[in-house]
Amino acid sequence: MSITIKNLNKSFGDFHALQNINLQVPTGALVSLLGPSGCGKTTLLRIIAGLETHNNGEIYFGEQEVSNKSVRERGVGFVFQNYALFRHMTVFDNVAFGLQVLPKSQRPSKADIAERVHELLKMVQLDWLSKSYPHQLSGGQRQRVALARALAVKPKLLLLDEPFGALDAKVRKELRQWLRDIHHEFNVTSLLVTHDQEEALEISDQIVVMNHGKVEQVGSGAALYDAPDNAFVTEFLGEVNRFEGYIERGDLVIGNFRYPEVPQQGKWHEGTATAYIRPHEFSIAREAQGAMLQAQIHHISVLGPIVRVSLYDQTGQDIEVMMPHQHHQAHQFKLGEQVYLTPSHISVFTQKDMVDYVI
Ligand SMILES: Nc1ncnc2c1ncn2[C@@H]1O[C@H](COP(=O)(O)OP(=O)(O)OP(=O)(O)O)[C@@H](O)[C@H]1O
Repeated sequence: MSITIKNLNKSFGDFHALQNINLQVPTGALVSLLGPSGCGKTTLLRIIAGLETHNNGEIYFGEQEVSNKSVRERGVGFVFQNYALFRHMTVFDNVAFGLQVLPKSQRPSKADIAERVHELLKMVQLDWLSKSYPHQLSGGQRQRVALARALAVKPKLLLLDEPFGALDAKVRKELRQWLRDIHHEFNVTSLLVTHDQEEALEISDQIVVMNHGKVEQVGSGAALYDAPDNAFVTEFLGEVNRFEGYIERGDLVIGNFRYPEVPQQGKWHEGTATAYIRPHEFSIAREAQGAMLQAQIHHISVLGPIVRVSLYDQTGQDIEVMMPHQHHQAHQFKLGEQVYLTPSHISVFTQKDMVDYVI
């Protein structure tokens, strides 16, 4: 079932927490809400769930407007970071709970509930712990039980708020992949709140980047990374080198370097401009020809197949470059060496618009 949000606003007193949100989550998609702390992710999720009211705007599940429907009527499954399991109930009873409290007319028989709970527990690989109590489980196991509990009532929508936030990095990574598999097996539509870029990039079909109560951009991880709409998305997603410059007579000017406008990319507006170059978009050479800038190497880290080189340019700005290990082996760059950097791609944002320049 799809989710559609139209012109949604939410204020807490004078504070405008969500500003004119428009969003479409297609049926069957796994979509992440990603953004810095306080940007409104949880508030939006809670409003969709029916746990929080909004001031104006519309929320549709499929074709149906649900703004006036209760949490129960919306029938979504939730998993929260600290969605405590019922402590006095076994794992089995926790998962069965949602089915046992259904109205009599909808409630499956005892045998059917037992079959469904065991099926779910097998899927989250915890059937062997069905008789345990929550305090006997690890954090990762508890979150898997919480997910099984949310899925027990066969929701069409699954809302997850930092479900793995409290777990250590290794367990988080395992559970991410596993969440992606479960999402597909259950054929649900999932909306996940996270502030972890890697998590969002790894498991989402689409990412909604939010900032200060607004949606900045929606797209696949690759689209957001390769073609960000604005400076915020560029800086928020992945590492990037930033240079201040200006547009003069159609050229981008950064320090002593000038790049001409590419006519098919549209007209650049005269005035100040910010240029962004990702670490892998710089190449390092010992020859000055065609280079954007000269810099001195101050650190080299070999990270398996990738080598990270940190440099200072002539203004003292720190610049990060990533290159394949083979390239480093072939050239044997040394600490303290002066080298030349040439970008393969620059994203340029002028005050009026965004232009994207490919060399
Ligand atoms: N009940 C409330 N009363 C007043 N302000 C609130 C309330 N709930 C949230 N806010 C404010 O609304 C803004 C958005 O909060 P929200 O929890 O949605 O952010 P978030 O993006 O989920 O942040 P985090 O990643 O830190 O959880 C914050 O500035 C927060 O202080």
